[in-house]
Amino acid sequence: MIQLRAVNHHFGEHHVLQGLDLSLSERRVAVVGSNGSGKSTFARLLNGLLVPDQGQVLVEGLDTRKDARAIRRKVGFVFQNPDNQIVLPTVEEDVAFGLKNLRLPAADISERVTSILRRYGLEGFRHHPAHLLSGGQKQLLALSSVLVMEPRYVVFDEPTTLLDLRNKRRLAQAIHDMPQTAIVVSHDLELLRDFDRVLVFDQGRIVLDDVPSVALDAYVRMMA
Ligand SMILES: Nc1ncnc2c1ncn2[C@@H]1O[C@H](COP(=O)(O)OP(=O)(O)OP(=O)(O)O)[C@@H](O)[C@H]1O
Repeated sequence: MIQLRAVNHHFGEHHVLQGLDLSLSERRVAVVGSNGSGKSTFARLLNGLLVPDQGQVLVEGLDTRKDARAIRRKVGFVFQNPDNQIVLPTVEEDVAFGLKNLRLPAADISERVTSILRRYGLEGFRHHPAHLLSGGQKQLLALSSVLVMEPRYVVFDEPTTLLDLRNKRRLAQAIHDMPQTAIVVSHDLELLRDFDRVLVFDQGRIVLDDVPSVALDAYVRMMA
């Protein structure tokens, strides 16, 4: 479970998140809201990329302020633009990077890399330069590099923005199929229809918190 307790955050004079108190335990949590409503800031709090000015963010009882390293291993993060996330020249090297840092035996690394590349249809690209992949393949590579570390939770910040319809569907399927808890910030409401819970942000507060059939429809009306 991820818990936020009395979380406030501001940048300069601007109060970006205000009074957030919530527990996230559902398998699929969606985060929607207008531009600038605080969604990305909220997402970045969940794995300690950002620490709140006030309040606490707890991941299975660990505080992001004190246990940043342990939390990064529990909570993976997939960014909007995979180019910001892909760090090494080939597909195989990129997926293996985090595992090598854990100093796992080479055979174990190779097995885990093979398995994840197969799952996301990238096994034929193992020795391919990562920067030559298509946008959709790059996003699946970024996801593979996160999931190979076996986090319990994965936070996605607008993961389908740069994808065409076919790749959006592939990523939606990948999110649907993955065993981990997913927390997904998105403006793509279709992606979120089968989620368990939707948080609607407005000016740094959660103004709706409900199942998609209620929250997404209310959000669409709110934005009309
Ligand atoms: N590092 C920063 N320094 C100063 N202000 C920031 C910083 N990051 C975000 N902000 C401001 O905080 C507010 C919330 O930004 P955030 O990115 O969380 O919104 P968002 O809901 O994700 O928006 P979008 O849908 O446009 O991505 C915005 O007004 C933004 O300009």
